[in-house]
Amino acid sequence: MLLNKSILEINGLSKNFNEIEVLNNISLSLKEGELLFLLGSSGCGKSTLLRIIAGFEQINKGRIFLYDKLIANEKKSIPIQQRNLGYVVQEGVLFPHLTVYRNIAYGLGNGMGKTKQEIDRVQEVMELTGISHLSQRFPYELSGGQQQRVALARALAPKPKLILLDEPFSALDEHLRHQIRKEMLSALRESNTSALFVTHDREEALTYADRIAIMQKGKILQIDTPYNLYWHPQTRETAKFIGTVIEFDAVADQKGEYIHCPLGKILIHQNEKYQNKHGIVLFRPEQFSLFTENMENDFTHFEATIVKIISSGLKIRLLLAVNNTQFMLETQLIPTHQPKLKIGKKINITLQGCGLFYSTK
Ligand SMILES: Nc1ncnc2c1ncn2[C@@H]1O[C@H](COP(=O)(O)OP(=O)(O)OP(=O)(O)O)[C@@H](O)[C@H]1O
Repeated sequence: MLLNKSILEINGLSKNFNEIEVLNNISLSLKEGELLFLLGSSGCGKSTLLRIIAGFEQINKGRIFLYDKLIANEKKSIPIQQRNLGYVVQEGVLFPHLTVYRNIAYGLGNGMGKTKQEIDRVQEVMELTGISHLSQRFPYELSGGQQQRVALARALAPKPKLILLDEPFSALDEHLRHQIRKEMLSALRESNTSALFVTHDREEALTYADRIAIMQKGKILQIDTPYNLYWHPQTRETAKFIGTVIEFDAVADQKGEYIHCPLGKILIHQNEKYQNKHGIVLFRPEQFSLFTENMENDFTHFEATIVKIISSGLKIRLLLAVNNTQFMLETQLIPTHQPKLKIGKKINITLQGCGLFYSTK
């Protein structure tokens, strides 16, 4: 995949509705073939940002470039039909009186899909999205999942370089959602189409995105790869938003290299600004291994007492105590651990890797 040419460039975008600012100084860029996910809780402005890029809303400040061309600023906004991008929303919104074939052909030429080139293109996107057998059906004869595939095929047909997807799978049941999501994303990859994908499902974003923009209250907190957001979040807020954390009060040493916390002395990503600072250290659950016997030197080891055991399905949550501090750890239960789980029992725990330290004073 080539990730060099910029398809979409947004600089300093702000948007107000009735004097209330819903987007504040948004800047981002999207490269050719890239899948960028906008992840944020309800009402943070994700759909508004997509609607602005699609051309349904004007902006109050900033500039948007699509394929190197200025398409919107505070004074101008080029019409939707001149933007050459695809837009797929939660519920496909197909034309009810047209067949699947005609729905897909709608954005090509005069919309009838009669030229050889158009026939070939419609067939190509139907194959890509797995709906060739449905071409003569009407939307009311399709399931929700099939309608979403048609919506994607229709968006892809004119070969836009960018597709905007606003929670396109959220109306589907879970099994179908997984399957269609996988197929749709591979169709996008195969056609090297860039996509801006709105979701509030962090697992979805972490699993499928090339990069994720985390949005909160109209602002972008951080844009990065799933790996960097999870393991190197810039703020404590982002760390907690993107995944589960286990946190402790901590004090950094005089070099800003280690912290002291109830689990012991632990390495952090060294930073001079942390020298002797008080703060909070965060760990991810995956860094902990329970019931360890091999004490490898480069890991941190400690002993914790089981205070409470909460089972749910295949997972188990343990409330653990160490040095007068309690914390909750969720883990996958394997058969050899089962007999060792007793309240009051002491267990060996190993901690791998660095802590994420955020100074508070
Ligand atoms: N046309 C409008 N007029 C006034 N306020 C609006 C309008 N459209 C959206 N808003 C407000 O802008 C804010 C952002 O809405 P938006 O739909 O973009 O959020 P979202 O992150 O997509 O949420 P969700 O995940 O629930 O869809 C909300 O407070 C919403 O009420």
